[in-house]
Amino acid sequence: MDVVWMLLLLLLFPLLMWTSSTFVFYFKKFFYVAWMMFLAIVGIPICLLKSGGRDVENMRIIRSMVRHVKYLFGLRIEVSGWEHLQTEGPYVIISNHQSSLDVLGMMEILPDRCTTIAKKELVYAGTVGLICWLAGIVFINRKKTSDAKSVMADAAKTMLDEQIRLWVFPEGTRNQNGDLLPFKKGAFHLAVQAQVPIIPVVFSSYSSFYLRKEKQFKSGVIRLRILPKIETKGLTSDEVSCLSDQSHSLMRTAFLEISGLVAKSNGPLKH
Ligand SMILES: CCCCCCCCCCCCCC(=O)SCCNC(=O)CCNC(=O)[C@H](O)C(C)(C)COP(=O)(O)OP(=O)(O)OC[C@H]1O[C@@H](n2cnc3c(N)ncnc32)[C@H](O)[C@@H]1OP(=O)(O)O
Ligand SMILES: CCCCCCCC/C=C\CCCCCCCC(=O)OC[C@@H](O)COP(=O)(O)O
Repeated sequence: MDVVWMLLLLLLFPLLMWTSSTFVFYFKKFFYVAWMMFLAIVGIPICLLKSGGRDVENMRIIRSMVRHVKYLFGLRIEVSGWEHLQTEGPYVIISNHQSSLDVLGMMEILPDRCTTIAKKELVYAGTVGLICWLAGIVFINRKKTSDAKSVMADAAKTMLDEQIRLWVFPEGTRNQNGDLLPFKKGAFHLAVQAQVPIIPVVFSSYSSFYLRKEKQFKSGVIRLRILPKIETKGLTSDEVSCLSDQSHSLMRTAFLEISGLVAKSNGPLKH
């Protein structure tokens, strides 16, 4: 009986993969999470052996382990503006955030000694949470602004003391609305407090291959554009809003351009 069920399942699987895009969506999502969990299981002991604990150098291990994942999902990543990452010392990278698939583009260009800021819930994501912690990811509680601010102020100091770069998603959450959300201020305070440059990175829209609401996940191309750095030397907290608006406008223009979209209006985005 078991054999009959097995055969039926084996026949049903390709049939569903062929006929149902919703099935493909859930299967690929499940496989993505499962594969990342598995990679983390392999990566954790390597991190522990190499650096003995929590260390930003472990990001190199994650980077090299994650780079093949794009091929499993038929994704091509086209990067432009590599020269803008040729900057010595610490800086803050800011990028738009559409999905957990952003990790693939992130690992494609992640510079050495660069870790990221993530919501604290990620630390509970099983083996992925543990490897994130080992790689020095800074966890913030988004529901408690004062806590998040003080963690980020500490991060500004650590960046300088330990020559670390930080990747922040200034939209503060995943967003697939075909545009950028208004930016939160943390990344800009961080850069101003540490007096380090900001390097904006823009991911093109995933809407041609990945649609969460419509349950679609096909093969496709991700265009990644690295923009010229924005200096913050001499800026104070009074200029943070202006810095945020300037970055938003540059990134929005690049986002629309590399996504083949046209701006609906040049005015400020509405919440
Ligand atoms: C093999 C396995 C692989 C594993 C994969 C590994 C890769 C994993 C990748 C993981 C990827 C995971 C990706 C993820 O998890 S993305 C989600 C987590 N990341 C973020 O949320 C980052 C962006 N968020 C912020 O920057 C927010 O600002 C925070 C959270 C800090 C506050 O939120 P809030 O909603 O409250 O925002 P607000 O910006 O309106 O600020 C309110 C006021 O506070 C002022 N203010 C703000 N900040 C500072 C500051 N630092 N010093 C002094 N003041 C500061 C600000 O000026 C404003 O005042 P005013 O101007 O109105 O007077
Ligand atoms: C004990 C088992 C728990 C299982 C949980 C599975 C966790 C996911 C595991 C693997 C996914 C691959 C690595 C992805 C890391 C990226 C995480 C991410 O993109 O977080 C979302 C966050 O930026 C914004 O969150 P919201 O949109 O505000 O919400």
